[in-house]
Amino acid sequence: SAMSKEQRVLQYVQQNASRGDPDSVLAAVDKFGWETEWAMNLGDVKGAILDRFVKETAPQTMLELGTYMGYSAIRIARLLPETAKFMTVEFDQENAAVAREMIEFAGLQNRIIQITSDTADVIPQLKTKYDVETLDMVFIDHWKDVYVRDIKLLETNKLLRKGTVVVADNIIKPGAPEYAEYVRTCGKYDSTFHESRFEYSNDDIDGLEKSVFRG
Ligand SMILES: O=c1[nH]cnc2c(O)cc(-c3ccc(F)cc3)c(-c3ccc(F)cc3)c12
Ligand SMILES: [Mg+2]
Repeated sequence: SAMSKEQRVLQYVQQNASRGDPDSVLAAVDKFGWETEWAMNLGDVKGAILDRFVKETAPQTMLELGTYMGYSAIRIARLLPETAKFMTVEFDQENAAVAREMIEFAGLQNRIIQITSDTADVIPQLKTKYDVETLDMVFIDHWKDVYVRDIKLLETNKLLRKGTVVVADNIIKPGAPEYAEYVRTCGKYDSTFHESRFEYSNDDIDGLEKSVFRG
């Protein structure tokens, strides 16, 4: 059967990037996104903002909700020390399979714990099954309608501590208004909006919300 868009991106990476070189993998995905086929990767413009947050936070324990094809997982893992524990969760089996190959091509499979499951099932298991105490940083980029559900699950499962940094994509496009409202008004976070551009677009606005848990 014909290749999916995600498989076409993976093939482009395998044929145009250098194995074991994460930056060349990111550059190939971004080139494909700008020049050939749009895809919902975080992308280079918002990616640079996330890079800054990851460098500033230097997390030892990191969680990503929404792996998709692995672009932001590679983006994050390339900045983490070998000793860091980084889990990424993807619900869609086909996307997870593409991500696994993309992450392997980048040579980061030893730095990323890839979980294929519903985040609502994984979050309550992080302490017991994945030996997590608390999270230093979280990146939310899966489905806007469950952002609030999942950040509340992180709270009730005692996975956040004073200073945990929670970053969320797509605050403007497609928008996560209930999430933005929650983190900005619930009193548990110091939250800031970082305006940027939608992935692989010169015109559309989007942005990341950065919310620091007050503990
Ligand atoms: O779902 C997403 N998860 C994680 N990141 C996303 C992203 O960065 C962008 C989009 C997006 C796609 C097309 C568009 F016109 C506007 C926004 C989506 C998304 C939203 C609703 C959809 F129905 C399907 C995709 C996601
Ligand atoms: Mg996104």
